[in-house]
Amino acid sequence: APEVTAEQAVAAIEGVFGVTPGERRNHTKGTCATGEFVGRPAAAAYSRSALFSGAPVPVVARFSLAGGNPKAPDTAKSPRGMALEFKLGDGQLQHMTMLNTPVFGAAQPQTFVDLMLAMKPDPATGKPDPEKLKAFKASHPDHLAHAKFLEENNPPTSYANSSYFGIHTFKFSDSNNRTTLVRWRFVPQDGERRLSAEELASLPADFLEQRLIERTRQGPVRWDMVLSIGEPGDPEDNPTLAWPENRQQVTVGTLTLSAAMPQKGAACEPINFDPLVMSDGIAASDDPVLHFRSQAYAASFARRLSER
Ligand code: HEM
Repeated sequence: APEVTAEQAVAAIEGVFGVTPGERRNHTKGTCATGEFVGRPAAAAYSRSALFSGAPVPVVARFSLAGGNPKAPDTAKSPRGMALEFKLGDGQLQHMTMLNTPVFGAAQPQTFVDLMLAMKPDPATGKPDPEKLKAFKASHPDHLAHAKFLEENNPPTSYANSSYFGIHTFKFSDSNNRTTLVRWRFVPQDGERRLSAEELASLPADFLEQRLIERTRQGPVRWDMVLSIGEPGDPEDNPTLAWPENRQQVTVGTLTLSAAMPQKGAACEPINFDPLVMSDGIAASDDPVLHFRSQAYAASFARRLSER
C-alpha cells in the first residue's frame, strides 16, 4: 500500500474533531508557561548539547490535551502533552514534545491515521461506530499498550503532577562523538497525582489551566529530566515498546516553570513544536513516527497560520 501522507493525517484528524480556525489541529486545548532549564554536569558524558552547559536556558512551554476539541474536558482519559522550546545561547533551539504516557499508540503513521478513520463520528449518531473501533483494535496490536495505559491510569490532577515522556529513542553524542541511545522523561518534583474515580465524575470541564496558573503563583514548579540509557537490543525505532525498567537512570537537569497563562496571545501559541528541532549533540533515531510527526506538524502549522 502507498505510504500515508502528512496531509492525509491532518485531514483525518479534522474528520474526527472538525476545524477550529487558526488553531492547532491536534492538542488544540492548551496553556502556555515560561521558565528555564539548568543542565547537570553528568549530562556531558552523553551529550555535548549546549542545553546541558549548566547555564540557565530560557524555556517556552505548552501543556495540552490530545485531540482537536478546543473544549475537551480536563477529565478526559486522553493523553496530556508537555511541549518545550529551549532557547540556547548561540541562537540554537531544542524542542521536546512529550506525552504523559510511557509509550505511543502507533508503531507506524498508518496506525494513527487508521485510528482517526475509526474514530470519525457516524453522521447518523454523531458518535464513532463501536464496530469500527473494535475492528481497529483487533487489526492494530501496536495500539494496545498505549490504550491499556490510558484505561488503567486516570488523568493527572494537575499538569504539575504528571510525568512527561519523550517516548521516541534519541541519539546523544558527546564531545568525542561517542553516541548513546537514550529515552528521556520529565519527573515532577511535586509528585505524580491522578484523579480519583469520584473526581473523574464530578470535576468541571476546565480546571487544569487554572490549577497551573495558581500553582506557579505559589512558587516555581519543577521537573527533573531523567535519561534511560539504552542497551544493545533495546527497540530504537518503535515508540510502542517500552524499555526494561532496570536500564541505568541519569538525572541530567531540572526544568523550572515560574509562570503560566492562557495560550491566547502568549509566547507558546505561535510555536510549531516540531520534535525534529534539535541542537548539536542530540539527534533523531530512525523511528518512522518521529519523522512523520515533523511533516504532520508542519501541515497543521501551515493550516492554522493561513487562517489567522
Ligand atoms: C503519527 C503520529 C502523530 C501525529 C500524526 C501527530 C499529529 C499532531 C499534530 C497535527 C499536532 C498539532 C501541531 C501544530 O499545529 O502545531 C500535534 C501536536 C502535539 N503532539 Fe502529536 N502527533 C503524533 C504523535 C505524537 C507523539 C508520539 C507525541 C509525543 C511523544 C505527540 C505529542 C504532541 C504534543 C505534546 C502536541 C502539542 C504540541 C503543542 O503544544 O504545540 N504526538 N500532533
